[in-house]
Amino acid sequence: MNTTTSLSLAKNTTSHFSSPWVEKKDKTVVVGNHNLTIEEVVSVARHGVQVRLTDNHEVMRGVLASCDYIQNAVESGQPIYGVTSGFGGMANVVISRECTALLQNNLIWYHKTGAGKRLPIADVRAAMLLRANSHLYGASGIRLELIRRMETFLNAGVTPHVYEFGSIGASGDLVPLSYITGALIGLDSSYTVDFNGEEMDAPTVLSKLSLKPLQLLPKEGLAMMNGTSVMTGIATNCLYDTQVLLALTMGVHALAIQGLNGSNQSFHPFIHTLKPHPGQKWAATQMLNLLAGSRLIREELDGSHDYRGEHPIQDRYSLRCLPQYIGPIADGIEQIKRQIEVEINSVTDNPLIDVENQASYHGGNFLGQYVGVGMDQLRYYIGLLAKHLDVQIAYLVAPEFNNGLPPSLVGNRERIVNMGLKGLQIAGNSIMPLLTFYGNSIADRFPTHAEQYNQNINSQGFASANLARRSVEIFQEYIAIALIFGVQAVDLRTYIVADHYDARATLSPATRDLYIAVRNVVGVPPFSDRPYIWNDHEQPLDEHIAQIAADIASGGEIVNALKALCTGK
Ligand SMILES: N[C@@H](Cc1ccc(C(F)(F)F)cc1)C(=O)O
Repeated sequence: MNTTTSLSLAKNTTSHFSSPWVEKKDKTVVVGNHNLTIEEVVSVARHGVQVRLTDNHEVMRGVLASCDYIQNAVESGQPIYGVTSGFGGMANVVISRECTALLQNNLIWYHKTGAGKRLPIADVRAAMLLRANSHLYGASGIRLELIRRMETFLNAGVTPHVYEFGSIGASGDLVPLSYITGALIGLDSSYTVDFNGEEMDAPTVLSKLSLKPLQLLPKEGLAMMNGTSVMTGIATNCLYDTQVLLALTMGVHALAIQGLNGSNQSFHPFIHTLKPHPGQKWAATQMLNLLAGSRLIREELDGSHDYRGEHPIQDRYSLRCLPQYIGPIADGIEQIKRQIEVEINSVTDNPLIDVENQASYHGGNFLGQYVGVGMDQLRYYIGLLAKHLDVQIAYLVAPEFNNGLPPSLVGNRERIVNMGLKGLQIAGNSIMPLLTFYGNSIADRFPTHAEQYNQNINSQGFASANLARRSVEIFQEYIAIALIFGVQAVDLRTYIVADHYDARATLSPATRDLYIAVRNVVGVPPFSDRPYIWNDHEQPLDEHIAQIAADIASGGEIVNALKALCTGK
């Protein structure tokens, strides 16, 4: 797929951004055809969409054949890592045939070392889905019965408790996956789960599902635990959210540009075909679409420009260079998306079984470096987006620069004590540095001595993904603040242009929906005789921030306003 097309938010195009909006009533997601998408994972993880293992006979045959391979290897006493050998730095230990099953059970037990808070249910659900998908490649030597348990857990709403600390992302997520495995097989009542909101121990939940505790066979513990599925599950949810947040960021900028009476000239295609980075072109096209039909901007696509009194003849960089600034971020997020999609559809354990050639190979697909680096980059991009929004907010509140808006976007200037959005800007200023701080990398921190120098290079992918989740949550709060600025600014600009405060009459059609959605979510409909915020004491802004952030996090009205925009519906 051409990146420009895939990134385009332009109407009547197949948009990259038409996909981040998951249909909550999607039909069943089929696992095992090696083509899971980010949207499918999110729909299962967050919206309870049912899953079904593929009935493709080739796939089923592969799974069975890989189990046969392991059984034969054990019977003939072949030396295979983690099957007839000990683990990790102790892989020199020879395991007798009689101990091969015990080896697997024991593996689960000594990884019961998770710490900290429990992971969100959606992340663990994503992890189970990805683990099942990985096993259906038939290279892992794990029974269908065990893979089916993940399908059963997902469809019944059973989610093992998994903890936020424990994985260095080297052997993938050994510790987090051991909790999923312990619950699936009902190893002990100290493995606990969430069963549709109820806390329960694993053996009890198995009996409720009419399942018996399972004894692991050779390789099965390793096949379950040796992989990137938990970090990739978290990363998938984060990537999805960031795509939505990128689209929302563009929406906020479009409000800010209208509030500032900015020009649309800097988004002229002529400029961007002369520097045709896909992300840059996408951002410029997107901004043209978002601004088309607005009565609040300077319509200068014909190349006109005039001196405007004390104001510069062209806009400041945060407006004029928007495509050049956001372009690499959009391209970068798209690149991470592609990598996560590959990781989702990968076999991430070791050793891998080549059924066709009756061989097995020792390798390292469990190393989560794509996720570690990808999530480092995702957080970095979020920080850059936040920095740009912070600049735009500063531009909006400063009467020296804002082309005639009141200082701090005060509504009623006759009430002399009104100070407008000062407190809100300060709140935003307290959040933005956190986001750039979260943009620091963790993949480059290195306990090189890990696990007897065996896992002496590691990705920190799990930590990186957990940080990304936090970064996404914080950015949702920040965008909520930025949206309040955007809405107030366009109301005040409308008064200058049209002598009333109802921006529905002046905004571009594309941003009108976003504007209305925000007003609905905070419960303050547009009025012609006053802007969103008139007197300081008339609205609790903290509640508004919380309402907008919650709507964004749950993919509500505000996110849907952009969906309509992006799909041209
Ligand atoms: N990823 C490793 C598997 C592994 C590595 C280490 C350990 C333990 F228990 F020693 F920590 C378990 C499993 C490998 O396949 O090479």
